[in-house]
Amino acid sequence: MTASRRRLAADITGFVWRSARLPALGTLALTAVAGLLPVLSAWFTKLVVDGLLAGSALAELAWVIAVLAALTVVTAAQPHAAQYLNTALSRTLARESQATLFAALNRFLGLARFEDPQFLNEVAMAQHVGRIAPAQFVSAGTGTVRGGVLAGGFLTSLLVISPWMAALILLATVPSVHVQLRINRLQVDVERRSTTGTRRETFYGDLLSRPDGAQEIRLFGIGSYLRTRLLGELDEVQRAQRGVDLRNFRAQSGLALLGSLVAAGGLIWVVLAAGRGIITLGDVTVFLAAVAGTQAAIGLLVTSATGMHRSLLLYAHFHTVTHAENDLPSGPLPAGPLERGIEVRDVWFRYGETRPWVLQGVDFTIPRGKTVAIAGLNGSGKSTLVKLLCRCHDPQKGRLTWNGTDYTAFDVRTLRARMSALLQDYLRYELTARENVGLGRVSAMHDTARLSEAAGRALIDDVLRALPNGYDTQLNRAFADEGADPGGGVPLSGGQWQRVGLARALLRDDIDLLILDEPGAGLDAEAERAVHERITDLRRGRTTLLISHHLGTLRTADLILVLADGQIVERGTHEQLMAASGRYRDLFELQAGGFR
Ligand SMILES: Nc1ncnc2c1ncn2[C@@H]1O[C@H](COP(=O)(O)OP(=O)(O)OP(=O)(O)O)[C@@H](O)[C@H]1O
Repeated sequence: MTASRRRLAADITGFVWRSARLPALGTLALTAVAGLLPVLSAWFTKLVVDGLLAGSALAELAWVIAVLAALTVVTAAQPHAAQYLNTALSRTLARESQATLFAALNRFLGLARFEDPQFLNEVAMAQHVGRIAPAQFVSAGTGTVRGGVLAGGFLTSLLVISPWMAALILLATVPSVHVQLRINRLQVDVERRSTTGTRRETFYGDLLSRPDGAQEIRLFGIGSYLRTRLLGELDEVQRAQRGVDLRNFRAQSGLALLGSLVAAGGLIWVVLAAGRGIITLGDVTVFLAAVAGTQAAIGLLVTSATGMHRSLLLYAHFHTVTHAENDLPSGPLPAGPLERGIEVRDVWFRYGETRPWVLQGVDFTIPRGKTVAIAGLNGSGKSTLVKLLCRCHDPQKGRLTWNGTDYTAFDVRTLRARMSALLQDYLRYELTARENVGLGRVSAMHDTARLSEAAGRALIDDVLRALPNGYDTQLNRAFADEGADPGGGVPLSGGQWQRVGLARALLRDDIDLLILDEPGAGLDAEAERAVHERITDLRRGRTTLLISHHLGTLRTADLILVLADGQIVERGTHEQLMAASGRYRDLFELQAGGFR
C-alpha cells in the first residue's frame, strides 16, 4: 500500500467513524458472527453424523441437535439484520458525503476551479463516488472480516484433516488476488476516463428534458440530432466498460477452472481415504464443507479486500475535491466602507498561462459616489473585469485597490459583502418569488416589506404581488405540485426575470459598490426606460459600475470607458467622447441611426 493509499484508508476510515460509527460497528460485529456460523454448523453436523454412525441414543445427541437448530435460526436471520444495518449505514454515509462535498465546494472563494474542465470532472466523479465509495469500503471491509473468519475456520478444519489440501487451496488464491487487483485498477481507470463522456451525456439528457430547451429543439427539429449525440457518448463510455468486463469474465473463468480442479482433486482423495478407513464419514462431511467453504471464503476475502482497494481508488476523487486547496487566498483585513474609491491599476488578466490576454493594462478609478460605465464590443473583456472587481479572480499583473489598500489584503467575504451585482448571467432560481428576491440578503428573506421595496425599485413588485400566492409563488412549473397547490408554479417572462434579478441586487441596499451588467437586457422599451430612470435615481451618490451595449443608458455616467480587445481605447464623459469623434461616437451614432 503506497503512502497516499494509506492516507486515503485513514481518511475514509475517519470519515466513516465520524459519520456512522454505530451502524458501522454493528455491521462489523454481525459480520464476525456470520463468519463463524458455517464453520460451527459444519462441526455440529459432523457430531450428529458420527454420533448416529456410532449408534448414540437420540437423547445423547439432543443438545447437539438443539445447537444446530439454533445455528440455523441465527444463520437465517443474520442476512436480514445485516441488510438493515447496511442500508442504514449507506444512507448516513451518502448524506454525510454530500454534506462534506458541498461544504468543500463552497469553501472555494474564486472561480478558477469551476472554469477548469479537469477539476469539473473530478467534481462529477466525487459527487458520484462520494455516495457509494465509503459504504462500499465498509461493506468490503466487513466482507474481508467475514471472509477472513470463514477462511480461518475452514482452513483450520481442513488442516486437521488434510494439510496439503489446505496448502493447495491457499496457493490457488495467489493468481486470484493478482487478477482482481488488476481488474480493479482497469475499472477505476475506465470510470475516470469516461467522466467527460458521462458529463456530456448528462448535458444532452438535460437539454432534451428541460422545459427551457423544448421550444428551440422542436422548432429547429434537432431532437434526434441531440439524441444521437447522447447515444454516441453513451456508446463510447460503454465500449470502454465492455472491454474491462470481457477481460474480467475471461480471468474469472480461468480462476473458476483452477478452483474446480483443486476441489475435484480433493474429492478423489477424500473418497479414497474414507474407503481405506483413514478418515470417518463425519470427517468426509466436514472435509467437503471445508473445501467448498474455504474456496468460497477465500473468494469472498479476495473480492472484499480488493473491493476495499477499489473503493479507495474511487474515494481518491472525492478526497481530491474535498482536500483541494482554496484557489484564492483571503487576506486578514475586514473591508471597511468605501471612502476613497476603487482603483484598477495596470491590470492584465488571462484565463490560464497558455490563453490569450483578455485584459491588457486596464487602468481606471471608480471614485466613491460616482458612476463609471463601460462600453465595448462582445468579447472585449467587460464581464471579466467584473469578475476581477468582485475578486473572483486575481490579475496576473497589476492590482486592484479598495480605499488604496490592495484587494488581496482583505478577507474576500467582507469585501464581497460590500458589493451587490446584477450579473450578465444572473441566476433564475427555480424557487419562490420570495427566495428569488430574498437570496440577495438571506437575513431579509422573511421581511416582506423589504423585499417589496427592492422589487418596487426594480419595477416588479406589482407583478409578484399579483401572483396566485404572492411572494410565496413558485417561479417555475417544473417543481409545482398541481394537486397541493393549484395554479402554483408561474413561469415569468424573460424581462420579468431580469427585473427579479435586479430586485435581488437592490435588496442589498447597504452596500458600497453596485455593479450592473446589462440591466436593461430583455426589457421592453417602456420598461427599459422606466428601469433606466430608476437606476439613474438610485445611482445618485452611490458608487456604481454600469455595463451596457445600449449606449444611451450610459450617457449620465460620470466616466465612460470604451474597452476594445481588453484595452481602454477611449475614456471621458458622454459629451467629451462625442466631441472626440472616436469609436464611442461611431457606435453611438450607429445605434441612434438604427432607431431613426
Ligand atoms: N471562463 C473563461 N475561460 C476562458 N476564456 C474565457 C472565459 N470567460 C471569458 N473568456 C474569454 O474572455 C474574453 C472576454 O470575455 P468577456 O465575457 O469578459 O467579454 P464581454 O466583453 O463581457 O463580452 P459580452 O459583451 O459578449 O458579454 C472572450 O474572448 C472569452 O472567450
